[in-house]
Amino acid sequence: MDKHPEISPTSLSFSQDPLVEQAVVTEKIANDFDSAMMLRCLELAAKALGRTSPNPLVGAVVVQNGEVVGEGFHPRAGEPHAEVFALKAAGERARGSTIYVSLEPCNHYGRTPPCSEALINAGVSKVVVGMVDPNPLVAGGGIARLRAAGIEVVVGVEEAACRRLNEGFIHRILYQRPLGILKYAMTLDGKIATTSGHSAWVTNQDARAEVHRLRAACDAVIIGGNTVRQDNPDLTSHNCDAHNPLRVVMSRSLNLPEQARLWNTSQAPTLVLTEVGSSQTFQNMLREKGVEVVEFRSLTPEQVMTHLYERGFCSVLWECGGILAANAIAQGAVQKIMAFIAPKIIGGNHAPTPVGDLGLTSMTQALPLERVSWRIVGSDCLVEGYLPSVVN
Ligand SMILES: Nc1c(N[C@@H]2O[C@H](COP(=O)(O)O)[C@@H](O)[C@H]2O)[nH]c(=O)[nH]c1=O
Ligand SMILES: [Zn+2]
Repeated sequence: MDKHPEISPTSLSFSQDPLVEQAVVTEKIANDFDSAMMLRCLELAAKALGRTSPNPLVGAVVVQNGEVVGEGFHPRAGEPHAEVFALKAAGERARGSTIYVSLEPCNHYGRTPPCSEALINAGVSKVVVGMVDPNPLVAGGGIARLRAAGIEVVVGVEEAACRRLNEGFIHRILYQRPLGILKYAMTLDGKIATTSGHSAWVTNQDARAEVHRLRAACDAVIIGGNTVRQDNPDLTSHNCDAHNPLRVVMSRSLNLPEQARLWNTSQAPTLVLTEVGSSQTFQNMLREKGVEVVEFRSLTPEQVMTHLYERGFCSVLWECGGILAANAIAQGAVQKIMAFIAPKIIGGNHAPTPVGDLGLTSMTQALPLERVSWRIVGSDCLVEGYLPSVVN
């Protein structure tokens, strides 16, 4: 494996996270080598993108005398944790090594035994942790257990990047709901389609590829009946190696086409959420095609997020039209906005916009986004931000 030169400490970084403070962090010296190893952990973790929920994405790297001797990542819930794979790959060379892990090693018996014990038994000398595990079953306990065993522990290396990769998991743990991401594509004059409803394509190919990657990272994609009727989308990640999210359609009436791309479940599963009293004949037709149908007494974005939480989901992508998007925002089902803006003008007083009526009457009531960033994707611009009061 690659030989990495040891580099002396060059930077100090201190976490803002109260959990990190609680976790008896006494010293935190990160250097370029530590950063490089942690970024490698994240690269490994991302190999399981979209497949680990309700568990986090975690990567681990074992380094002995500046040389990587073992790597691992958590492939899916129920399987061993990243540390276990990395220790196994390192074998006897784990003794006296430094292990880098993007998330604090666990200290509890869950579906698998505690990684803290596995690290102690393997004779590891030092553990470099990306972020404290917000899971109350761990929350600093893994770090404390390792320190009690005389192992040096450094916490918070590339912490922001570690948190970003697991923002869905963190949100799920803190709020008992999946992170809701509202993604839309609009023209520079704020339209998502022409007045006649034509929307293919607002954005360029690069932006569409970005959306496919985003789907691969999410557990579910939600649309309403209108989007099925108008766009007939297939909502997959368009990459046979990548994960496909569960495709969710919210439709009270089940006034949906008999033929739709989403009813073909050979590539990805589809879930139709409806209300008690909708057509049993249509429900049976969907079930025969392999589509799962669940009836709610009252079908709302909030109920849907509760249902998806109970299914173990961490991240849910809202790819719906403006009316459902406004409902989802109003009911707290959206925390993050991803707006692709194409530099073109379509006009039209009645051309649809990304978010319908929120009932706001004054500019002072506008929902301000926090932690806003933007980047160019092909010829479009992607603006991202979070609705207030989301910790992540
Ligand atoms: N290191 C690490 C995790 N660490 C912690 O363990 C919890 C899941 O435990 P279990 O039910 O035993 O799989 C998870 O919520 C997280 O808090 N989990 C993971 O799935 N993978 C890993 O690599
Ligand atoms: Zn573990």
